[in-house]
Amino acid sequence: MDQQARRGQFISLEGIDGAGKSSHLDAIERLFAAAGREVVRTREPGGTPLAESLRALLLNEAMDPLTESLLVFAARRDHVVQVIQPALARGAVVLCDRFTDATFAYQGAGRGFDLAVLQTLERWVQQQEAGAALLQPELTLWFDLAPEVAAERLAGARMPDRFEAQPAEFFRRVREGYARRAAEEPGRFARIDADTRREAVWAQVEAALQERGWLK
Ligand SMILES: Nc1ncnc2c1ncn2[C@@H]1O[C@H](COP(=O)(O)OP(=O)(O)O)[C@@H](O)[C@H]1O
Ligand SMILES: Cc1cn([C@H]2C[C@H](O)[C@@H](COP(=O)(O)OP(=O)(O)O)O2)c(=O)[nH]c1=O
Repeated sequence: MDQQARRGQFISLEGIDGAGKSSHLDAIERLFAAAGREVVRTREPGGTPLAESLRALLLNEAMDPLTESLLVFAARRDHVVQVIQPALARGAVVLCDRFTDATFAYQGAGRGFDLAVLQTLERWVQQQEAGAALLQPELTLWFDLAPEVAAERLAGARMPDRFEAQPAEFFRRVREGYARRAAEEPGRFARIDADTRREAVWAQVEAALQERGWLK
């Protein structure tokens, strides 16, 4: 098997809270499993015991935007080193519920935190060796939905955490943050129109995966 065929695939799912991304993780995992692939399903913040501890703090404790950004990237560093890089090296599919685009969308666009600082942290955390490209997902499925619709879907569905309790205006900025990241890297992002019934959302997700030729 050549190097190219041995390399794993790194796929992230993104979108504002309530956009519907988690609803499709099982089906994506099944598709790859049916194609004979090892799937490592994980999430951010989280994915390791250390990062899951940081997640609990991030979702529940008040803190300033720099602290929030540092904790998000500290969790990410542990996750990258302990889980993501080893899985990709052995050829697995890494299916990650959120990655760094969420930081640019939530801490950057949502909180208004300095994007240059986030870019520096991104480089520290995701650069595998000097001069090498940053570790990024090969495909980011961006579930795009208006904040009002997402809020309606979440109402009554679960107890809001510190992010989900934010007003619609916050999520409008987060959505714009995702749109900017997608415009910067159109080849990496697949925009999924999430404002439709589940089956139609799934059809778009499946098409984005088929297009990459990973399910043969
Ligand atoms: N296409 C859809 N139409 C209507 N409701 C949906 C759809 N997809 C998901 N939901 C519901 O919306 C809520 C949020 O979905 P979820 O997948 O948890 O979102 P996310 O992981 O993006 O926060 C859940 O109650 C889910 O059952
Ligand atoms: C990865 C990441 C998540 N978040 C936020 C977005 C979400 O509101 C929250 C947790 O994400 P998520 O796992 O989607 O929440 P849930 O399990 O409730 O659907 O963390 C950031 O603010 N910055 C980040 O870098």
